[in-house]
Amino acid sequence: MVLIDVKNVTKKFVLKKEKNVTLKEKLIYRGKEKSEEFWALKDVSCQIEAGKTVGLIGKNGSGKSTLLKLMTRIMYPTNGSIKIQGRVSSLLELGAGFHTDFTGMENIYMNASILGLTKKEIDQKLQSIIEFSELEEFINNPLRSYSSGMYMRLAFSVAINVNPDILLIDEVLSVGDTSFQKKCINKLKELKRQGKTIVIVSHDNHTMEILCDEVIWLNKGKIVKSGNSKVVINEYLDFMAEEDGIRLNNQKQQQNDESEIENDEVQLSNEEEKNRWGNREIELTNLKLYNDKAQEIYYFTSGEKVRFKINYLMHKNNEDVVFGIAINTIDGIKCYGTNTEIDNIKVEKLSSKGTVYIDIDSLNLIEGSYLIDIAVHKLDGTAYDYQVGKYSFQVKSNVHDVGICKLKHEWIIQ
Ligand SMILES: Nc1ncnc2c1ncn2[C@@H]1O[C@H](COP(=O)(O)OP(=O)(O)OP(=O)(O)O)[C@@H](O)[C@H]1O
Repeated sequence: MVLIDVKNVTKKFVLKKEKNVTLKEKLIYRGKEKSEEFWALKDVSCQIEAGKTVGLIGKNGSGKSTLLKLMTRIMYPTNGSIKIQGRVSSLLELGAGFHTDFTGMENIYMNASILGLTKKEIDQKLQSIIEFSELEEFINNPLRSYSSGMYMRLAFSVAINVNPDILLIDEVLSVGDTSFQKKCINKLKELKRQGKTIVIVSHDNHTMEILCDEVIWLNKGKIVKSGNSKVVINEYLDFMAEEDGIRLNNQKQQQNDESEIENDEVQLSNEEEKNRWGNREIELTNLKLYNDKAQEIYYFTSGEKVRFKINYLMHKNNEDVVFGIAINTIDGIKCYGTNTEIDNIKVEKLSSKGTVYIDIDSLNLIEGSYLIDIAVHKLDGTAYDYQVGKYSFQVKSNVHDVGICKLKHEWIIQ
């Protein structure tokens, strides 16, 4: 049975531009305030069946919250229709349906009655609402003294305890500590088992995959794809990784253009200076990444072949030379580092200008963004040129394993 039927829904917002400030403008534009139309949803149709948990995913501003708010009926579509069957409980952005001057207890009564409960019903549920929220000590304090995490505990606790047929939840699970987040996710799983219908907006793709039977991917107000959560989330992640990669490519191209203009004399900003040191007798002038088709690229599929190409200039002849490279996560965890000395490669008779290649057969990293350190130094470690985290690349993968690298493995279950 379909509980939520969204048919050809569009939602237009009118954005008021800056007011006419001068008397002349006021006279000229009288009655015609400057405004711009914005279509947050464009011809969206979907059906949500009873007992299903459905996730709305998409980039910031893609229309997820707008669609959820329309389902809650706190706003209405510009065109199209939304039919809902059953009692709805919603947990939208923090603050909706709560008043900061009232205590936690008073807010429970206020919010639960907005969600359709009588005073008697609330009295019966009061203890379980307070217990789940773990706010016993603070329940008689005004809400304005609550942290955003405490606020969320209370709101979540009310929303799940009003016995709804349909539960609509906007990105709120990320607020609060991890143990409470886990508790919320377990509660949602329990409600799911009880046959409740849940629509949830979140940027946490892992949680969405665990919780949702189906996922709807929105982009620029339109549905790109909907269906099996794993399939749709994978496609969405591919799309995001590609977009990030293209952005990195463009940034890199811009850096290349700028460094060509600056020629060999590099002027370093303070920030760059912190991440680069050495006497520059040998200077690393550039790093480029290539795939196995010799295309310059900064996003890879996990396991793909990659070539790092470092250009150097030798300003002063040196025989004592080690080239090195390291890959780090954006949190600064070293995934891998090596140098020519570790690999027993003797660097002999360098030209005044040349290239060093490092070929990695299989880039066994998990999905994410990575920063690269490159270095040239003496055997004793004295730096000619050491550059930390100036270059980056992106890895995408259909497998959402965790950690910092992929270990080849197989499972044997007996
Ligand atoms: N009340 C409003 N007035 C004007 N524009 C709005 C309003 N609400 C939303 N929008 C715009 O509509 C678009 C979609 O917003 P929405 O909040 O639905 O996106 P979202 O996918 O939930 O994004 P996020 O992941 O950042 O929460 C955005 O460009 C937003 O600025």
